[in-house]
Amino acid sequence: MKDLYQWTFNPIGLLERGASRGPVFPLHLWRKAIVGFRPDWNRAVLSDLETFRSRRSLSALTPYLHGGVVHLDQPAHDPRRRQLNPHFHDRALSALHERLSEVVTAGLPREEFDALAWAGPIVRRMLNIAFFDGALPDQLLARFLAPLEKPTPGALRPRPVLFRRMRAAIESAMLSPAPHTLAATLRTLDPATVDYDLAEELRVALAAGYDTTAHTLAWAIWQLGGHPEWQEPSALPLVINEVLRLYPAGWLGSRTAARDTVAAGVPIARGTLVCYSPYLTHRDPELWPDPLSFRPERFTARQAPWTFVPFAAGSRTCLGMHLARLMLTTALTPLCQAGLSALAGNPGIRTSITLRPIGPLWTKVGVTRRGVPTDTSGRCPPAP
Ligand code: HEM
Repeated sequence: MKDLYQWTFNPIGLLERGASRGPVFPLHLWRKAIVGFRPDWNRAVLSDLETFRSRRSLSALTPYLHGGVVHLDQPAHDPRRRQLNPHFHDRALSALHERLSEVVTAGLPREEFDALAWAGPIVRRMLNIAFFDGALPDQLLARFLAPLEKPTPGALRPRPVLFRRMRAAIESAMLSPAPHTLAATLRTLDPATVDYDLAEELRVALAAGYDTTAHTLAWAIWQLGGHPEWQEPSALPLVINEVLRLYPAGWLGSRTAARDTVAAGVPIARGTLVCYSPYLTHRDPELWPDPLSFRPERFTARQAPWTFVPFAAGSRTCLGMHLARLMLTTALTPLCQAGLSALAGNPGIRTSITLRPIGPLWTKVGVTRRGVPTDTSGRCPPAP
């Protein structure tokens, strides 16, 4: 338990100190835990779903992620993903682009704005459009998602009444979903093979996709504002990758070892909480030269396997990866076209379930000023 205090108040500092001792290190929390971050560790932990199980991992601590495909283990996980995957694929999502653009155009910020405060509502509306063509009551959705933005234990507390209302709203929106929405395409799944709760699956997906995407968007706006040379819509895939490298929303993933095993040469006892950390992997100087610098051009080269894992990897890779990239590109394109400059704010890192900027992130849209004196490095300032 000796690490529990620091885990509560400065988990990133705890991880960084552990990483300075070696590529795999123990954490003394309320249960036995071990963290690794090198590619061989990521491969071992993320590709063996039989041994490294989601049940009883950290995501079970929050009702937001406790359910749907997130909490399925083998043998049920893979068939569920096989059903869901085609609906979340690039091609299936392309029909959403126009509607998502309309949402962004209608909500474009003017002059000076706080990128962090802007990103949440715009992602919320895009998710509502992508899943239900906007049929979910926005206020209810905002109330449902708000705890995900709060420091821990915000999203860990059960909220049965709110969750019941959310479920009822999802069920009602699914009755006659607009064409091309995720709700519509998922309803076409063969009822003979879908023996699971689709409303629950959609609720978990909405939660999994919200703060992850909103915080990535906020950081991307900030970095673009400090690097006008990258404000070119065609360069967005590189920029988004670099933002996901520096600020992986899923900063720590976990599994529980279902048996005694060995990963990357390290013995692991059954029941241990086994963690991988995209944050540590992406900032490891042995894997990424000058890791704290914002250099999107690094993504013009092919990355070594298991070194870039913002969406995890293997058969548990983020279900919403393509949707997230679509929302990010759709939101960032008009901002790049208009021109951004980062003004003032606090881009330091705060952790909750996901990584988020401390904020605010004051940004100006419409005029690109070069050489603004603002900290857009990926450096993590000391915890406040
Ligand atoms: C930038 C945005 C996002 C990031 C960085 C991100 C990151 C991740 C990561 C790291 C995981 C693996 C967690 C683990 O098992 O250890 C994951 C899983 C998942 N994500 Fe995302 N995510 C993002 C957006 C989305 C969106 C938009 C959706 C909406 C559909 C979504 C839905 C899910 C689901 C359902 C899973 C569980 C998959 C499974 O266990 O098979 N995510 N995400």
